[in-house]
Amino acid sequence: MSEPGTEVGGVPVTALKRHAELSEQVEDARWRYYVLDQPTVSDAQFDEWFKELLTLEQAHPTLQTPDSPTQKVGAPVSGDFAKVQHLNRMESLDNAFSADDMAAWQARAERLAEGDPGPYLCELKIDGLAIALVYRDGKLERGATRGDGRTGDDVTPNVRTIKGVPHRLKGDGVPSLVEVRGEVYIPVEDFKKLNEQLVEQGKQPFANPRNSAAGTLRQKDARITAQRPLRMLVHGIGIWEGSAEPRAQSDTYDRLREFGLPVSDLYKVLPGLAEINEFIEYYREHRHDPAYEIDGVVVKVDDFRTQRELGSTSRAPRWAIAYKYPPEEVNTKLLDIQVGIGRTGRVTPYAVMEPVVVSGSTVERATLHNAAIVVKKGVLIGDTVVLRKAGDVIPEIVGPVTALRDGSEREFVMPTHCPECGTELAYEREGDADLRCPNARGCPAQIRERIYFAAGRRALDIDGLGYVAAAALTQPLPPQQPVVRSEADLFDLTLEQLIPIKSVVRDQDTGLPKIDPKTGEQKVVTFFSNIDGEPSQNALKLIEELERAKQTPLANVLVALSIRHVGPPTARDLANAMRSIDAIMNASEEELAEIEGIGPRVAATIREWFEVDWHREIIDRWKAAGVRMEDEPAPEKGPQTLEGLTFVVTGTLEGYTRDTAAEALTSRGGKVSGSVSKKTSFLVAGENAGSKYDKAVGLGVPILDGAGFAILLDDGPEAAAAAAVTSEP
Ligand SMILES: NC(=O)c1ccc[n+]([C@@H]2O[C@H](COP(=O)([O-])OP(=O)(O)OC[C@H]3O[C@@H](n4cnc5c(N)ncnc54)[C@H](O)[C@@H]3O)[C@@H](O)[C@H]2O)c1
Ligand SMILES: [Zn+2]
Repeated sequence: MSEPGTEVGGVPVTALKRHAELSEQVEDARWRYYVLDQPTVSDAQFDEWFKELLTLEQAHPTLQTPDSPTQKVGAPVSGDFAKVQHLNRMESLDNAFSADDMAAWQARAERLAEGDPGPYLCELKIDGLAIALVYRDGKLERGATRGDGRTGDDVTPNVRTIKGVPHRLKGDGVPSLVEVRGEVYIPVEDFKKLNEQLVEQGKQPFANPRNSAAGTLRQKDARITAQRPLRMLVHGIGIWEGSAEPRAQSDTYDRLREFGLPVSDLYKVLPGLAEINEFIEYYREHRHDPAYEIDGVVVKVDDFRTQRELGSTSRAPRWAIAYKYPPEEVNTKLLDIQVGIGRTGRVTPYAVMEPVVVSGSTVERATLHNAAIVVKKGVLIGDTVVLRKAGDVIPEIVGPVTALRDGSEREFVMPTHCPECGTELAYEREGDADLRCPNARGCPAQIRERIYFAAGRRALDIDGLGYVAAAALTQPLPPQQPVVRSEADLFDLTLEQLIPIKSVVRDQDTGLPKIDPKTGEQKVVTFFSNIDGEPSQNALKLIEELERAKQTPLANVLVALSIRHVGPPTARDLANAMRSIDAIMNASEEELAEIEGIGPRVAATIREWFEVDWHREIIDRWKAAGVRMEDEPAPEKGPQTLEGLTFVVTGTLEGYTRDTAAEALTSRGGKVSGSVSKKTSFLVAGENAGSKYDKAVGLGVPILDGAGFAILLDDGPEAAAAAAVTSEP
């Protein structure tokens, strides 16, 4: 029992209060979303409020009055456009968020229909806005938004500008009156371009594609609408008169497509729950395949008679359900924009945000790439921004929520000097998008990144040298001096040097110091010693691993040097051909360019790298410290008896597979090709040789059987030629 005075009509006052508060928030959000086209909260937030309202009303059914937001669709129209009475009420959709929700929906439909209501039409839930088009005698008469479901905005002049919406229906059986419903949207790529254009023109960008479509469709000047990339896809009908009516949802789509209306190809008619769930899971994985944004899947009972039997609640049909995927967009505050310096000196601005959870992980940083992109996105420091994280894709700021600006926001200014070393920033080449810090040798941030990279798995593979250690070695807290001022110092490190180091922890993606959310301060660590000032496991491990790393193969050492264009594959080619760092240092540019996989451009950058004094110092110091900078000599090659000859192998050769036969040829200097041509020196043909044999005969290419192949390998091409079959064409 509750205390007296804590209940009104059997409902606890706290529940009443919460219900009133949520109702107001939902109504306000709807008004901003549907009428102003400027939502200030994310869909995720809205859905949460709405779900809480539904839960409250389930617990206390008296709260569910006709004017509760749960009983209404959309928002009343604004008065900016002429009003339109819909020929038939436009509804919303109930939501499902799990397989259980889907099963419950299906079970209820089955109970109400007194039997299996399937099959079901499954399609994508396009994140746009609903439209109703009326065609009378095949002519487009008007287009209207959903509004509150009964009355919508008349946006006919705008609808006429949408690409793909026919002004006149074609084909047989066009009804005398039909109301076609669908979704208006802007494809994702077009949305991005549109936002860039708006910012360029000094106008405010849209927060997301749905918003841009809504704002564009409800433009008062249809000439502006006409210039924007609106599209439409059909998803239902409101009324159909004067010709044979379709009998099912899928039937309707076939007919509307014939009339020339835009119908999606991405729907399926499926027999039951198992297949529906498969469809839902498929598009969870392929959510971004379509050109437009989707926020879920809509499942509809296909048969119209069953749809009518099931009917509707006050706001949504019982014969359909929207399965919603987890939100990929949330709103958060852009606290600052800071720049990070990368391994090659590249300057990257990063958004520093209030931490928020999106797509299952907490995000507080997002790259803004370069100064031009910051401008293009139109975000100001202090803005509430839309942050998007799609699955494993890196988080991205979509745009600002301009409706929430209060004038305190400020523009980001790209620094002119490196925040880490003070050197003036510059473009390497004219027309580059990225500014760089040119101080490759002395910039502590660049050294930190190179050291961290050099310790990576594909380079020196030093387990004890992760990001925290790299920062500690290169950027200790002042007044401590770095123990690693260049890669050259790396292998001379001693335990005594490591122990006293204090440093801040940095974020690996951005290189910026991490902030402790509790204190608001940078996090300081002594990574290489414990409380008693003795070397920590980290320190012991690092020294041990450095010793081991002295035996690293040459290719990995080359990767560790951060020579531009010399990644692991190129380093392997270089090491295979040259075998030692000295050979590479002494090779001319021409000699390097001749190595397979290198080429002139890479040869030039390698040469340039070795011309630099402090680069050569790295080599000298590493050598002196005992780093083995050469590989074993290549295995002795046998005599190259087949040099300059090209072979094709076909059919089955006794004692060989196709691969070992090819290996036998290449190890003697021969080349193996897949097809016979006039340039083929010999065709090696085993049992069951096919068309290649015929082709060789046609071209007069000498053919060796198993015995001839043995002669070739043992005695060389001249002896084999004598044993070959050659048929003149
Ligand atoms: N951010 C905000 O402030 C805010 C405010 C209000 C609403 N919203 C968003 O809108 C949703 C509620 O809006 P709603 O009432 O329009 O419901 P809804 O978007 O959940 O579902 C109904 C709508 O889906 C659309 N739709 C897309 N593809 C469809 C298809 N294949 N078949 C049928 N319909 C399809 C139709 O336009 C239909 O009207 C919320 O869940 C939220 O995501 C956000
Ligand atoms: Zn710098």
